[in-house]
Amino acid sequence: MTRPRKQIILGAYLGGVNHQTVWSDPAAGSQIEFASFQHAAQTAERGKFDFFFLAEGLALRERLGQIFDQDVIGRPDNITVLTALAAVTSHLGLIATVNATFNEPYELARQLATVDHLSGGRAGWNIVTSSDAFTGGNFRRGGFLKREDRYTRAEEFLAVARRLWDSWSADDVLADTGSGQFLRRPDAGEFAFSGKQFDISGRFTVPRSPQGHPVILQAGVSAEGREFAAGGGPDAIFSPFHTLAEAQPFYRDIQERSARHGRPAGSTKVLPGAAFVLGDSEADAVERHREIALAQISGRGAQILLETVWNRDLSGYDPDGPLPDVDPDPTGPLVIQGRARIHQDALDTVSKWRALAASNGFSLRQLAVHVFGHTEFVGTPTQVADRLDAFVQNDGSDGFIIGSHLTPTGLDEFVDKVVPLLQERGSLRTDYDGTTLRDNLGIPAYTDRSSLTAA
Ligand SMILES: Cc1cc2nc3c(=O)[nH]c(=O)nc-3n(C[C@H](O)[C@H](O)[C@H](O)COP(=O)(O)O)c2cc1C
Repeated sequence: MTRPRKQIILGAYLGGVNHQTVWSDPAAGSQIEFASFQHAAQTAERGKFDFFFLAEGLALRERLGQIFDQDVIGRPDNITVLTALAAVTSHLGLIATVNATFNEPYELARQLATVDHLSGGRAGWNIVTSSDAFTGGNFRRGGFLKREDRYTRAEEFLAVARRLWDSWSADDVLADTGSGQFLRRPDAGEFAFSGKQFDISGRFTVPRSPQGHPVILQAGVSAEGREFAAGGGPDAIFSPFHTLAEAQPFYRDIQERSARHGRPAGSTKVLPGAAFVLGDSEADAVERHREIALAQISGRGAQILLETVWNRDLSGYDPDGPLPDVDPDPTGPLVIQGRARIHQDALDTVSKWRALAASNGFSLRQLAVHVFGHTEFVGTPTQVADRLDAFVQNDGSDGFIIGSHLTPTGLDEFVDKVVPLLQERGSLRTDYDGTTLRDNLGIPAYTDRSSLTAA
């Protein structure tokens, strides 16, 4: 029996100023003005994307104690931006990356429930767990979490948020003008939670929102991160694996873990970040990609990206020369502060990179472009549509979170040229299925109400 064609989930990602975007392009707009967010979100909605997605940086990155202008994350607050976007979109999901280490559940659960109300059921939360002391300094004196506790806190944070969202039932607001009764029960919103991280009780002030629980994503790919994603908490995992060779084993692993936790097949969606470059011919696209990649990652930018793993000052190494001949220094004081570390084992990562550079003849800068430049989908619109579709149909993922090097208009050509081809082959919707983000993603309402009775 042949398997039905998987429907591709699409999220749109709008980056700030970093090695994935080209702020110096004459066509580039602001990474902070509302008009940029509005343009990108409305373009995504025109392409029937499932959601709009914002990453989060809670500290300006530093190199040896100085902010470096090659990588400036300075951005407005996600929840506030998505709230404003709710007013200028009608079907698009709105997913905010928000850290579970530096926030408090009552505050965030209120904000997310509010976005869900204001958008008519389109809110989502991407949980991240960066826990470094450098970022923590912005939040509380000396306050940060030990790395090994980041998922313990995230799990408890999500459990508390779910309890808060469940403290109101959908029918609690009666508003019966005949009897004069507004609330159905006097204890609406009442909650109590006592755990290692949080010990709170009181009343939640936001009545149940259209989705009940916003859609939950998780970004983090360690064994603990995968367990957290598959173990029933999140609905999807945002993955960094954008080549099929890396993505398929990751996808299998998430599905196996999810099954071990008793979740129905396919209930933990896997969504890698992806970027594209289009051309009239393949050669044209390859040349355009080459130019964009060099604008995204300058020689200095390449040194800095590699410093995040080497943890050494690499400014003396020629970007167009071979990889640094020194070993990384994983235990020394940090050269780069404030960047999420997704390559935990520096020695192992560098030895893999050396092999990659040797077999491809990569210079330092070419290796940085290969490893940190996320553009795997380069070709004519037909080739890009073919490859995206094959990636999903061959279980590399359930879809993509698509970004472009150009803020905010980069997505336009994808929506104009690639989306119709994916729709033609039946892999992408031609209209929204429902009104909430859950409806469109096919994620059933969250129904575990055991938190109401648990101590
Ligand atoms: C694809 C991906 C995207 C991420 N995006 C962010 C982000 O926007 N903000 C942030 O603070 N951390 C981000 N992180 C960092 C993670 O939350 C986490 O701190 C890091 O991956 C370490 O967790 P792990 O050991 O489970 O991978 C991201 C991680 C991944 C893999």
